[in-house]
Amino acid sequence: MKIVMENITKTYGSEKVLDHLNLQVEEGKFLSILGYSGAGKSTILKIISGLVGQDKGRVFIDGIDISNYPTENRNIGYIFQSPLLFPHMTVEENIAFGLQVKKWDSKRIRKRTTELIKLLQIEGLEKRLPPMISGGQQQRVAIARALAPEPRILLMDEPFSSLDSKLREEMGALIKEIQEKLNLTIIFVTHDRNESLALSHEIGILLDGNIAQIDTPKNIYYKPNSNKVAKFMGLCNFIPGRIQGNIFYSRLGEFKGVAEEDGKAKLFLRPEQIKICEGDNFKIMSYKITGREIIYRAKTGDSCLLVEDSAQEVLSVGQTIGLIFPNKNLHFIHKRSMI
Ligand SMILES: Nc1ncnc2c1ncn2[C@@H]1O[C@H](COP(=O)(O)OP(=O)(O)OP(=O)(O)O)[C@@H](O)[C@H]1O
Repeated sequence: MKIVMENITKTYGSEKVLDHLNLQVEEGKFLSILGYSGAGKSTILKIISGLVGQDKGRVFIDGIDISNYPTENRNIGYIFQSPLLFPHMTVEENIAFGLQVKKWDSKRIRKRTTELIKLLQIEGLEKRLPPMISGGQQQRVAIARALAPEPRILLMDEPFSSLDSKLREEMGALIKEIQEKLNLTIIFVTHDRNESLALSHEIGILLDGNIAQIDTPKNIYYKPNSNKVAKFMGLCNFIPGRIQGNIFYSRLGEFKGVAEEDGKAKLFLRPEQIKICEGDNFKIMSYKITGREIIYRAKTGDSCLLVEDSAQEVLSVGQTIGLIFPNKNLHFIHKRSMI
């Protein structure tokens, strides 16, 4: 099912959290929403599900305006950061609960519960109470419970943030598999950039009450549309200069690339897009080992660049190097987006 948010504004007291926000997710797509803490990510999910009302704007599902529908009539699955299971009910009772409220007959409930237990790979835990299973297993039960009434939309609010990194990866892979199998439309709120890059068809960056950019993971990371999105997604270099007829002129030389327009711009490069070679144009000022990689700060004149390399061989501070810039897919941020 396709979700559209149109011109949504939401204010809590004097704080405007969402400001004429527009957002669209196509059927069967996995959209992650990234943003700083307090940016309004959960508020977006709550408005779609009807847990919170917007001040202005409309929400459409498959073209139908559901802005005034009560939550229970929207048939949207919602997964919270913590599983929020009923502690006195067994795993299977938790999964079946919503279906009993909806007055499904007991045979159909049993069939659906069995299907979900298999889908979420929690066979053997049916008769246990939530305190007797692990955090990861509890979150699987919560997902099964949310999927029980066969929603076509699943909203997930940092669902794996309390799990360790290995379990997070496993759960991410499982949810992706389920999403594809059931053709679910998912909106997934996370703080974890890597998780969103790995799982999503598209990522939306929520900044200053609106979606600053919505695009594929690759474009969000390598072709950000503003300085703010570029910095939000991780370490980056901006080389100031001017574009004239698809040539970028800067203090670091001339670069050929296709640009939208002439004028002042910055060449944008992630540290891993610059390669180190033999040479003496740049001097290593410092470095930081981040695991398998190392990030060097290399200087020439007044310009300093961050460059990533493998940490297997560490170059020393003070050493001179040359840098090779990619000659394809150069990305420019134009003056109007340098905020
Ligand atoms: N019921 C409420 N009453 C008043 N203010 C609220 C309410 N719910 C949220 N807020 C405020 O609205 C802003 C956005 O909250 P929201 O939970 O949507 O942000 P978020 O991006 O999900 O944050 P986080 O990543 O920290 O979970 C915050 O400043 C929060 O304090």
